[in-house]
Amino acid sequence: MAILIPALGACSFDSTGERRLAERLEQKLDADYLLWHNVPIGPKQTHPDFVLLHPRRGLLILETKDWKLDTIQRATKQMWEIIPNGQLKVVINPLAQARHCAIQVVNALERDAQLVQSEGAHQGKLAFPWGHGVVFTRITRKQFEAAGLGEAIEPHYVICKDEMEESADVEEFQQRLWNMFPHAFGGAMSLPQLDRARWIMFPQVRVQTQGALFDDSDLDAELPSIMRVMDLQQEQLARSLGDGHRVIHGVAGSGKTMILGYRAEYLAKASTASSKPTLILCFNEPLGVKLHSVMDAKGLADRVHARHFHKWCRDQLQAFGQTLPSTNASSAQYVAELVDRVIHAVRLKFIPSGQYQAILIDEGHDFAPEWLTLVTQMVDPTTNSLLLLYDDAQSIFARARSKQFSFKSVGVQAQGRTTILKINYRNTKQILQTASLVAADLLTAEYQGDDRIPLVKPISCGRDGPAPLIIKLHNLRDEAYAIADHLTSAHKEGFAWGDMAVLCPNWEVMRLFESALQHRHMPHQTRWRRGDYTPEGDCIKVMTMKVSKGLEFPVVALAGVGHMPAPGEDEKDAARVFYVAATRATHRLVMGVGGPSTFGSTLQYKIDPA
Ligand SMILES: Nc1ncnc2c1ncn2[C@@H]1O[C@H](COP(=O)(O)OP(=O)(O)OP(=O)(O)O)[C@@H](O)[C@H]1O
Repeated sequence: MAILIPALGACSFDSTGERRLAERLEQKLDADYLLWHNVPIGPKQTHPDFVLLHPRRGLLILETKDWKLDTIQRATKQMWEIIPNGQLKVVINPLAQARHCAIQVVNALERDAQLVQSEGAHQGKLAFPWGHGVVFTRITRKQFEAAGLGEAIEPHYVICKDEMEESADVEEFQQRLWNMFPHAFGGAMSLPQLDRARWIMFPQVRVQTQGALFDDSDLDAELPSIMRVMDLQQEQLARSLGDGHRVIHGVAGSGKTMILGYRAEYLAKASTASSKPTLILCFNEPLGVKLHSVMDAKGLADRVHARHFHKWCRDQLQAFGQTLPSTNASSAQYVAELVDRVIHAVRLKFIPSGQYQAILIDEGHDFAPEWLTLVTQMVDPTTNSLLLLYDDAQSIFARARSKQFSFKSVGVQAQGRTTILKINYRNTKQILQTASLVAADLLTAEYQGDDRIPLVKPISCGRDGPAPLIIKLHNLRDEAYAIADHLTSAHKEGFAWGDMAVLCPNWEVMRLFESALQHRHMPHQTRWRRGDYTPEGDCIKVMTMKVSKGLEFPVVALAGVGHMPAPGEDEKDAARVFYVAATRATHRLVMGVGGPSTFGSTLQYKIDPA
């Protein structure tokens, strides 16, 4: 069965014939066929009905027409006169329409030296075959021939109604598609070539190389040497997210936030002046700031509101004239009170429910059950569009619930609408292995059903990098200076200060590292409290391990690992925090492991036994 993108249930078809064709293509083609329905493609972002890509067969663009024979009044090689609903219309020959789109795509692909023939008579031409064709979903071959339509379209470029029946022979059906290719040549496309072709054809699935969480899809930019795209599961998921509830369980660095960004942008672009806004919620304040700044940079901040949960609660109370909790309360009391007040005000309808066309929740694992119950009420019931991203291994703020918890109990209809992403793309193989050394016990359970919380073991995408560096000195102060020196070397090698983060288990360690960076005159920003973190600044970000959740940096230093877990701290909880922090590093990880605790000695023993 071919991979259809979006998934069949998420496609919107113009006619029943188009749906039938999608079903046939999906059923009758093998699993190595990629098939897109009605997605924007190429430099002009045209929407052909179907695009097929096969590693040996090549690229095929298909137009479908659901005209009956008597709809067509006159057909020439250039123009067709049709009467679709009583009104005469002149349209371009459908084969020319498909060809036009195919040529635009081929021209774009031929800009890439890795996709063209490097020598011979066809040097510079596409290295794999391409073709185009038309499917008449309501005209039989007999009718086509009897009406002389072959004068306007060469018959082998056409599939007719009777040739795409469910009973059609698989071989014959495939042969008809292959007949649409004028030439068959070349070897199989390699996987990197397939990815490059997808990168060029579909800017929406590009993965940003560094920095921002989401891609900016500049259509005219120079072609980069490395082209990273969503994998097929991510792309199919991202393009298939429709209305209703959806849960994605994904390991650290599996692209959950990237898919959320794709969805938010899609919704914002599809919205009209009268549409309700989309809301992105997360738990962690720095991630909220980062998500907001990405939406702002894309000019979408008025249509997509990105907030951390407690800020959103505060905004709601203020927007609807409710009183805020007293600032004399402790910070824990204050935030608990904030949430209670919003829940109460929604119950009494002082704050309206259904305010958003869609709600996308990052870090759902850190949302308390009553928060999820609250949030599900804030989605417009006509769309009921809720996306919940979840990774139980990173659940560091709301542990108490996991045993009894089910999505149903908080109003999230996840059954049959759950996807699992297992591949970690963020970290090098070496970094992921290191993170998993300490967190191994957290990552062993397997998926247990639709409505239960699975623990998913990450699979590395296989990217190689240097082994994490272990620094073990007599005291934390010396480790702080050694780590500062290491960051200075990384800077000399070309990493920007803004590419680096120092993540600490607590404020005491943070203070020590801050003073080491101050002494060394290294630009840095320490995140003590809300509002201190600004993603854009070109300086080393110093913060606790907990608040780094959801962020990523090319170079990460983990400070004070030799003091984790702290005396009296639950080892599993500390392991989760370590796992979250270690998986923030995209390229380099350095850890200070001196100290009496088990994590430091485990890491030292396993990574550097000498
Ligand atoms: N298919 C892919 N190919 C290459 N890189 C990818 C791919 N998918 C995601 N990435 C990259 O992996 C990194 C992690 O993605 P993202 O932040 O969306 O993951 P996440 O699941 O939200 O992680 P976490 O839960 O750990 O915060 C990002 O840098 C993203 O660009």
